[in-house]
Amino acid sequence: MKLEKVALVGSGNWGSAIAKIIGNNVQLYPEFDNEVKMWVYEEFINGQKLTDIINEKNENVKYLPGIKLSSNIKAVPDLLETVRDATILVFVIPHQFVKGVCNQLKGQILPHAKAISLIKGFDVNETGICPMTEVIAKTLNINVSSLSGANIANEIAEENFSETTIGYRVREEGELYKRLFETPYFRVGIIDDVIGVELCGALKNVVAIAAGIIDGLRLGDNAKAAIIRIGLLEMKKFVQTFYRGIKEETFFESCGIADVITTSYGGRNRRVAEAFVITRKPFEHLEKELLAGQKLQGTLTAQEINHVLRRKGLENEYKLFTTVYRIAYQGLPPERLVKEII
Ligand SMILES: NC(=O)c1ccc[n+]([C@@H]2O[C@H](COP(=O)([O-])OP(=O)(O)OC[C@H]3O[C@@H](n4cnc5c(N)ncnc54)[C@H](O)[C@@H]3O)[C@@H](O)[C@H]2O)c1
Ligand SMILES: O=P(O)(O)OC[C@H](O)CO
Repeated sequence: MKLEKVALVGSGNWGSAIAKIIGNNVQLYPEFDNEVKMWVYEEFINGQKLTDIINEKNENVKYLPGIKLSSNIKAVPDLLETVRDATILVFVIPHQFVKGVCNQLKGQILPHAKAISLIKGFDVNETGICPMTEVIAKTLNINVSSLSGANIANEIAEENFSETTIGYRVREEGELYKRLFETPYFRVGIIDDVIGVELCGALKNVVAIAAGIIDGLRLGDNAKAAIIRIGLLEMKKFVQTFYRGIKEETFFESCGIADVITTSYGGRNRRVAEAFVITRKPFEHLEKELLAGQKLQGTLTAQEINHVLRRKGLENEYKLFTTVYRIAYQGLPPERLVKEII
């Protein structure tokens, strides 16, 4: 039997948590090769290469400290070496880096490789939005599935119970990925809606910024619930406006309502937005100050959404998305959030 060989493109907070799961699961199923290469965007920690530290300690001390990875996870600083012999590419990098990474991978992967994107974000162009699965699929000419859910990486790394959703086009691939990712504490649902799953994951980051603003303003839980409800409606309308064939059920999977809730209470976007209201420091300063190298996705996504809405004359139909953009980029006082969306 030809074995499936997995490569991880990314090793941040979520990338490392998922490496822990994949490292264990490839050893449980005979269809997978036991060695998993993980691409690390190289950096130095106290003069030592992060890749060397990960390989020596089996721990990503910068992005997921205190969590052991199995020794079959091999940190590799060379992107092309990471993917050269892989049949499954797991993309898990902040969305702003995907185009650059894919351009480097062009012509450098196995022709029969396939991919799954765990990324929460999208790109935009003159005509509208470009989901990450489409950027990857078009650049590399391969089939791409998506995985997204109510998944705060640190909680999953601690093996606390959670669920996730895989969006597939080819059912066998959905089932293969379920075996690769599922554990007793990380339950995987699969649905044939690649774009719906991934766009929910991208858009919820903007709702999380609004939720953090509500927290910073100390407006309480009822206000937060209202933001979650309004945000979910805007997410649904946005996805269904820009894409045909998105399933209604997708919004009730982990990638939909559950992710909006978790992100509005426990995520990095929420935390940084709350700090923004309290300190009034710019988001990019707070990202550096509070996230220790991890990346904030919600403000950038608000900007990308606004680019599309403005071009289409739809800003007024998405009041929450538009107001988050104006607060983050145009100096609108956060106190105006509620007034602008009612
Ligand atoms: N952290 C979570 O809880 C979580 C959960 C679910 C989904 N996600 C999503 O997964 C994706 C990856 O998030 P993460 O938490 O693993 O990353 P992260 O926020 O920890 O990001 C930092 C990563 O980006 C890398 N990086 C920095 N500059 C780079 C460059 N120029 N090119 C390539 N890589 C560079 C860093 O080396 C590091 O690995 C994001 O889309 C995020 O929204 C995150
Ligand atoms: O920490 P955040 O805000 O990037 O959110 C993390 C996950 O996406 C929550 O599901």
